[in-house]
Amino acid sequence: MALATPLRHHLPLAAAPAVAPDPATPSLVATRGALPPRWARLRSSLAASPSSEPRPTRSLTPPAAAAAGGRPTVLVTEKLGPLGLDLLRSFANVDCSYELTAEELRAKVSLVDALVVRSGTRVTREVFEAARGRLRVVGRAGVGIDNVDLQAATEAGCLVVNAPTANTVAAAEHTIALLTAMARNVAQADASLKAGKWERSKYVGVTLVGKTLAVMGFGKVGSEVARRAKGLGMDIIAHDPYAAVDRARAIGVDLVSFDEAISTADFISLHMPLTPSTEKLFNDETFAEMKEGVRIINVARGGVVDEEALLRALDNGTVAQAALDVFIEEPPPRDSKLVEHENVTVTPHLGASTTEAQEGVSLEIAEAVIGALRGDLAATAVNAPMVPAEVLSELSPYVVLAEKLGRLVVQLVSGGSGVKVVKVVYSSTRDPDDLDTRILRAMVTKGIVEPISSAFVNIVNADYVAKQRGLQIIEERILLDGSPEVPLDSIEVHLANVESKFAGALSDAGDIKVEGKVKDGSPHLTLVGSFSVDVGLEGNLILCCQVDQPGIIGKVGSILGKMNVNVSFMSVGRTAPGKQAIMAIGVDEEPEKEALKLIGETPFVEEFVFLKL
Ligand SMILES: NC(=O)C1=CN([C@@H]2O[C@H](COP(=O)(O)OP(=O)(O)OC[C@H]3O[C@@H](n4cnc5c(N)ncnc54)[C@H](O)[C@@H]3O)[C@@H](O)[C@H]2O)C=CC1
Ligand SMILES: O=C(O)C(=O)COP(=O)(O)O
Repeated sequence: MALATPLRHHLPLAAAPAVAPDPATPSLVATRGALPPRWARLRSSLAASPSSEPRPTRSLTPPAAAAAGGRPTVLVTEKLGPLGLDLLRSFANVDCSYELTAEELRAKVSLVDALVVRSGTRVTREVFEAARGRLRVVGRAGVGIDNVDLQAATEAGCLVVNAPTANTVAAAEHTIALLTAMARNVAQADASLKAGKWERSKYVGVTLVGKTLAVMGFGKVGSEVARRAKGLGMDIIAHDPYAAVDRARAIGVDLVSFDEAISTADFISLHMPLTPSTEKLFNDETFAEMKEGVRIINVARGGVVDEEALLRALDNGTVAQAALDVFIEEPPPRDSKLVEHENVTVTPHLGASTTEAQEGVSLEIAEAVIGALRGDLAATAVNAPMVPAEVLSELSPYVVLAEKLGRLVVQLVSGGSGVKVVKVVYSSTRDPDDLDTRILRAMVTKGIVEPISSAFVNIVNADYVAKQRGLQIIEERILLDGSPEVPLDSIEVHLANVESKFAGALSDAGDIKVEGKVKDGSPHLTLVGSFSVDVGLEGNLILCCQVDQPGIIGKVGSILGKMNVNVSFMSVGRTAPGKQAIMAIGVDEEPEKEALKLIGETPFVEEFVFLKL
């Protein structure tokens, strides 16, 4: 999957692919140059463009920065390539503070809108708590996000984005470097010669040609390692429960079971993420299944290996050699027996550390962070549901409508009746499978929750917030006849089992019910209870319920006029002439109490309510 065009989709509550990009994307050919063309173009445009101010956004933008109308602040806690830093600086104030203690990080994080880290910064729950709601984006300048507490980020409504593609080749090349160096004892022989020795027979190596390499984790890095190792004349097998057989076959790799991979390989290279299910996957039991004298390379994460078990396997000869770039604790303890082991080659987490990869990563993450701060689509978000760019763009006006309906409906609830069940009904000519409503559901939740709490809701945390508050959101579809050109005809929001402060908003079923449509790109309220109205959802709204009588509209209008309140829309809906009617009046300003009192005292006005949209 290609990255979304950078900084393009300016939409609130950017949603993003949670799926990993196609591991096959970075091919040998495509990545041979210094920078992919997209980033090269960006580099030249960066040189030419002056600072760009952040565009205002509705939702994902950090409230603090948006409220101040100023530039957001980005804290960078580990060394980032200069191009990415320049790009960040063109948009935000950038604070580069390296080697912060956990305490220093907690102190700084409440002053920033985004945080950019590599693998050396632990972004824990305490960090999100210390941010006190300001931190909106964490950018991981690299692939592995095991150093970020994703659950805590999600609960805080903080989007986490990574840079999943730019260091793939660097990691694969480093794996090959370790594989060949280990097979020929390069590091040990180098140290020996530098110590004044000439030990030719001690450092006899093993050949790679004809040997079997098991690639454990056939994702982006794993598949690039496989391609390269084939060029060294090795036979490649791979294990990855989620990889497509076709993709493996296309590069001449057999996907096999875990047991087959580890029991038949001469070399085993690890390329899976560290997750609860991969933690210590390589342990006493699995080492015992391996061929005597197997060689292991780990450029993934230290935590996928039980390091003590590896040490035992090295000591008893099951594992002849290991080459490790990553460790459970980084840096490892000074007296680490693994690091000191004669048959172990180590590097200090250098997999991604090439000039080219770091340039690419810095730009990839800067684009993602800026996009996320603007509320744009974040193609590399790891804790938000995926809504493709074109879907977001099409749903954009309905996103606004959904939030306004949520905001409106909750203000119709009378105090004390807790909102528990929300039904959202989408009427559409589209097949339900062609209508992704997750962002709409999130926005209804936002509209309902934000006016009645201090929670900040966005697509990242909407479902979590709803669950926390015991709010059940039920979605229903009404399939309409017609051509499916527009995604939706209307959205209804119903609140069940609540009392309303405005009886006119109750449907026949006794729910509070509002319905809205998008007209000429703008959200309109089209139904309140069982009354049809048509009023633009902007500014503020007065709903009046009256007995249908000549002159009432004029009376209410003149009260507002006298009080200098500008009426933007007015619409009347009635069940039948002379019966109950609802007047919906859009007003720019909030009327003073006196005006509202006078409206309430107007003869035949039975009830009214003032709503902020
Ligand atoms: N040492 C370094 O500097 C670097 C390390 N890495 C690490 O390398 C690893 C791989 O990175 P990418 O290839 O970019 O990620 P990726 O997401 O493209 O690939 C990971 C693959 O592992 C597979 N996988 C998940 N669970 C598995 C299991 N139990 N057994 C076998 N396969 C499993 C997934 O299906 C996926 O195909 C990550 O842990 C990443 O953090 C990546 C870049 C640099
Ligand atoms: O991208 C990854 O997963 C890496 O491990 C690279 O880590 P780094 O950014 O070099 O600290």
